[in-house]
Amino acid sequence: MTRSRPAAPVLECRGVAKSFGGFAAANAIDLAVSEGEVVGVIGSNGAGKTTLLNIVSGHLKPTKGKVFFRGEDVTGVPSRTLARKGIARSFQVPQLFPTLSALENMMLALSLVAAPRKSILSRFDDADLATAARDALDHYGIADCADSLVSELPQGVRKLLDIAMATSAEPDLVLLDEPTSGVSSEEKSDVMQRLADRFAATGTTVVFIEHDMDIVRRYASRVVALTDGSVIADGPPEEVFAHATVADVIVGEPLPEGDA
Ligand SMILES: Nc1ncnc2c1ncn2[C@@H]1O[C@H](COP(=O)(O)OP(=O)(O)OP(=O)(O)O)[C@@H](O)[C@H]1O
Repeated sequence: MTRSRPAAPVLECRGVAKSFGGFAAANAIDLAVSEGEVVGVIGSNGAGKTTLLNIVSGHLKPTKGKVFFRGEDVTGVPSRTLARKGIARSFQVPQLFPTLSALENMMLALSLVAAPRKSILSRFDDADLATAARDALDHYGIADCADSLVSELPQGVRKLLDIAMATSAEPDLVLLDEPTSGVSSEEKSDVMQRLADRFAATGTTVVFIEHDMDIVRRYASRVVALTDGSVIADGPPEEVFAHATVADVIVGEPLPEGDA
């Protein structure tokens, strides 16, 4: 009888470390993320959350350790190559063209996936591309904003548009750096609910950094807590939030400016 081997985790970090000069921003991080998990990464300012995401997304090379994507060693592989392999990432500040409409932004993102070398000017005449872009906006519940200029959109819609664009290649693993930062408290839940619905529908594995602990409690299936570049707790939200240092140092601290 042949036995199938268990599937490799979607993401695995083994002993990942990153130093800037003599300063250790990430320290011997071990992390394995399975298919379909939604992992919230929490930690105080400067704990190493973005450094970890940058290493996984190929924006930074680790000083030590290895990163595996579906069992393949991708340590130090550049972000563009990782994007083609199925890892997408959004940044804290949306990467959008403010003088174009939401639809035009989405068309650009989709056309770069479909035909990276095609002229930019020819993209806007493509009816199929416009239809696909409208559908993509609809997946995140923002199709009614298609014709608005990005500069006129509320921050929550900008965040959703940015993530819709970052995920236009239908990645297996999505890394989100503070998907609700700068979003008003009224808009936050709506933004996260739309993201959660979309990623549940596609079965996408998600790792997101978040300072708002209510959002983490509601939307993460698992929480990883970092302090001084090291993982101090990793598990179901209720367990991690019960950890003494997490409760004192991370949950106890106020939200950064603009995130309240
Ligand atoms: N390129 C760099 N050069 C030098 N130090 C850096 C660099 N990038 C990050 N650091 C330092 O590494 C530490 C971790 O930074 P990182 O951005 O990963 O923290 P974070 O947990 O994401 O914080 P925040 O919640 O404020 O975004 C910080 O002390 C930061 O100043």
